[in-house]
Order: sequence, then structure tokens, then C-alpha cells
Amino acid sequence: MPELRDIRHGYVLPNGTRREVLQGIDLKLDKGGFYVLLGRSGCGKSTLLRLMAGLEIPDAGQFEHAGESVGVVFQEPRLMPWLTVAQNAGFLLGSKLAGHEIDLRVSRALKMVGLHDVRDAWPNQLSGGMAQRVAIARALVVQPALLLMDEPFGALDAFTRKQMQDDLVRIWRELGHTIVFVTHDLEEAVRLGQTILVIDQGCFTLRLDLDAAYPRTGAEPAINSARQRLLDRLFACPNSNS
Ligand SMILES: Nc1ncnc2c1ncn2[C@@H]1O[C@H](COP(=O)(O)OP(=O)(O)OP(=O)(O)O)[C@@H](O)[C@H]1O
Repeated sequence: MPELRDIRHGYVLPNGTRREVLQGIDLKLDKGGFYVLLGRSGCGKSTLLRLMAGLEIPDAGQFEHAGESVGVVFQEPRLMPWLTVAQNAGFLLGSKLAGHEIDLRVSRALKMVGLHDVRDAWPNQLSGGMAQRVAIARALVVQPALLLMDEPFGALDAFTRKQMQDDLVRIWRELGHTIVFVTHDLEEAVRLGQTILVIDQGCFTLRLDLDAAYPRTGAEPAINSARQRLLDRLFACPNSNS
């Protein structure tokens, strides 16, 4: 079971002062759970995700995950313009696997995100939503036990965003991997999360376990009361640098 243990992390600002961003984060991730990290801009959500992805080393504490594979999706798709959709999707596999295994994994992942028909297209021929689907496929081909997503739908229009949320829930239920999803959008949090964690002043200030079936309309009684509790908590947070 992946576990965050007393994670602490800060940065030195250009004026030489230090800002402590994370000040003691503890979390055990149940296998197959859908976790949402919610909080105001600048509260440290992306920092925590980067630490989990191994892109930064925490000042103190540990993220233990027994070497399980981790996939990461960022807000921007970060595709290689000179590679096709299929080549981008398979990019992280490099030469680690046999060609036919790469083809198989890429085909499966592209089917899952609904892009199998455009596997030979170029990134500049894709809409923003399609490009982000390629980014999700690229993360899925490594068969991650843990999928880390940093505001992956933040740049998409409302319709595309809702469609992508529904598709993500479908993929998650089919694959059974664990997801940690960062957002500052409360509606997105309650549509997606089984467990929603509010971050403020470097700590989790609320953990909300949401027992509501998928797909969610947002009007379910459990969602309504979760929304209210989250709003109360978020507006009770006096400190943010947004
Ligand atoms: N490399 C860095 N050097 C200095 N400060 C940093 C660095 N990365 C992040 N910060 C600061 O750490 C704080 C937390 O940043 P982080 O990106 O984790 O917040 P966030 O909650 O993800 O915000 P947003 O929702 O706006 O993306 C911010 O004040 C940010 O300016």
C-alpha cells in the first residue's frame, strides 16, 4: 500500500526567505482508490504530486510505494510534435519492450481513451481534449499501479471536461489502479473522488470519504452534503496566496 509519511517540503524564495509548503503530510493509499487533492491555488497540491512522482525529493519524510509503476499526467499534454499519436503514446516504453508488446499496449491504451482511429495523426491535428487523451494513453501504457494527475482537465472547455471526467471514471473502474488527482475545482472533486483531501497551510485539513455511485450527476444527496462541507472548509481557510 503506497504511503506518504510525514512529508515536509519548502522552497527558498528569490528574496532569500524560505516558504514551507508541506508541513507534515501523512496518507495511506488504498489499492484502487480514487483520491482527490483539493485546495486553493498555491497550497502545495502540485508540489505533493511532484514528490509522489519522484520529480522532487522531499526535505523530510518518505513516499513508500514498493517500486510499483507510476504514471503521471500534467495539465498540458506535453506531446512531441514530431511523433504521431501512437508514437507519443508509446514514448515512455522506449526500447524496454519488444515491438509487438509496445504495439499491443499502445493499441489497448488508445482504444481505451477513444483515439484508436487517429493513431497516425500528428499532435497539431488534435484538439486540446484529444491531445490530453494521448497524454492519458501515454501514462496508461506503463500499466501504472498508481496514476498521478495534476489538473489534467484544467485547460479544457466545460463539455470536453465533463466527457473526460466520465471517461476517466470508466477507465479507472476497468483497470482498478489507484488515482491521485489534483484539482482546485470543487465540482470536479465531488464528481470524481472517493476520498477528497483538502490541503491548507501545508496539511490536510479535511478528509472526506464519499460513498456515491458513478457516474455522478452532482445532485445526489451525498454529493450535496459533501459539497457543503468542502465549501465550508475552503472558505474557512484564511491563508492562501491566490
Ligand atoms: N520550484 C519552486 N521554487 C520556489 N517556489 C515554488 C516552487 N514550486 C512551487 N513553489 C511555490 O510553492 C507553493 C505551492 O506551489 P504548488 O504549485 O504546489 O501549488 P498548487 O496548490 O499546485 O497551486 P495551483 O493550483 O495554482 O497550481 C507556491 O507558493 C509556489 O509559488
